[in-house]
This record gives sequence, C-alpha cells and structure tokens, in this order.
Amino acid sequence: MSLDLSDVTLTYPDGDTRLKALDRVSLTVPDGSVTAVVGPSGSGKSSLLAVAATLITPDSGTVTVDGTRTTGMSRRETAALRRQRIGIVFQQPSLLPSLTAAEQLQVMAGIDGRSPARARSRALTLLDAVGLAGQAHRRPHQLSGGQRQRVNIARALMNEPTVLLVDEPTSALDHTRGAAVLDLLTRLTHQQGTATLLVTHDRAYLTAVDRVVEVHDGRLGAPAADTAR
Ligand SMILES: Nc1ncnc2c1ncn2[C@@H]1O[C@H](COP(=O)(O)OP(=O)(O)OP(=O)(O)O)[C@@H](O)[C@H]1O
Repeated sequence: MSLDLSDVTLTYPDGDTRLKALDRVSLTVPDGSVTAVVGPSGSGKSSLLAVAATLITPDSGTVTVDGTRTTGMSRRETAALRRQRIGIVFQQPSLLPSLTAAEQLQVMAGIDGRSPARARSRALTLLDAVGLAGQAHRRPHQLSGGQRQRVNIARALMNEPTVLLVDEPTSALDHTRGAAVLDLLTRLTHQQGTATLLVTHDRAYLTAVDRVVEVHDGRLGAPAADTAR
C-alpha cells in the first residue's frame, strides 16, 4: 500500500491547552484508487492532508509512504520523499504567470534532474492525458479555471508520484467543471496506479471515486460511514 496512516493524533497549541485536530486516525489508501475524505469546516481535513504530505509531523502515530515510514525522518529526508513520491494538487492552481502550460510541468522535472527532452515529452503526454494537448503553449491567463486546474493536476503527476494528495480540487469550479475534474482525477489514478487521497467539504461530485470516508472533530467515521464503492 502506498499510503498508510496509523493511529495518527495531531494537536495544535490553543491558548493554555491544545486542540486535537486529528484523533487516532487510521487510513489506508490502496494503489490505483481514490479515497475521498469529506467533512464539515474545521473537522480536520486539511490537517489530515498535511500529515499525509509529511508537511506536519503528528504528535503520535505513523505515516507510511510507498513502504517508507516517515516518522523520525529529517526535514531534508521528507523533502526528498515529497519530491520523488508525492504529488500535491492544491486548492488554487499556483501556476507561474510567465510560463506556458508545458513549461509549468517541465520545471518540476528540471528540479529532479530529468533531461529537457524527456521532460518535454512527459509534459506533452500528461497534458494530452488531461485533455489539453492543444493548449500546451498557452499561459495561465489564456486558460479557463477548469483548464488551469487540469494543468495543476498534470503537474502534480509529472514526477510519477506513488501518492497523490488533492485539496478541495473543485472549490473554484462550477458544477460541470467540478464533476469533470473529479472524473479526470479518478481516471488518472486508475491509469497511473497512484494512491490518491482527496479532501473536500462538497459531496456533490463524489460518484466517481472509489471510497468515501467521513471526518468529524478529527475522527474518521465509523465503518458504517465508510462507503465502499
Ligand atoms: N495552525 C493551527 N493552529 C491552531 N489550530 C489550528 C491550526 N490549523 C487548524 N487548526 C484547527 O484545527 C481544526 C482542524 O482544522 P483543519 O484546517 O484541518 O479543518 P478542515 O476540515 O480542513 O477545515 P476547512 O474545511 O474549513 O478548511 C480546526 O478546529 C482548526 O481551527
């Protein structure tokens, strides 16, 4: 399994006490499948994603990425793990204004030392996979919101991650585009074999994903709320 969280508890300082954002959360995301975590505002979704991304170290519990236990790793080690193994799709596409769609992807590969020709080739393949083959030369201001989100998704897949983490991918999109982005994420997950974890407060588009789990007050829902599809 590419992503496994076991008995994870996370607290934040809250005045004189601490606020429990995640309370003994255990979750396994199988390869080639999408797990969606839904829950109301403040329930712990972003915290869960940040822990899975190794951006925050939990107070206790373990996070295992692609068979590697991240507990006890140095910041340098987790940074390398993120670069090589984890793709992250943020809520708002953070594209660089001066770069074309293809270049947004190529920059990622450059960081990892891939040759420019191979980087270009993979970038074009991925843009094709997200339905933007004809838009590779366009800059962000020449793309729609849905197209920018698709570039964002393609960019997260550039370094062939085993784990894909997705934060509220549909929040800036209307219903049709939101549903299309979810369908696309699910299709790419099945194609590329990634273990995909996405968080959202919006259940409207979740028919395509493989599994939905609920989080409330930092706790994952009872198995009855864990809807296997
Ligand atoms: N850096 C922080 N310091 C202190 N408390 C925090 C911090 N980040 C989040 N929290 C608290 O932890 C709890 C979980 O927050 P989190 O952001 O994970 O929820 P969420 O489900 O992602 O919410 P939303 O849907 O509104 O983004 C909330 O009570 C929040 O106020």
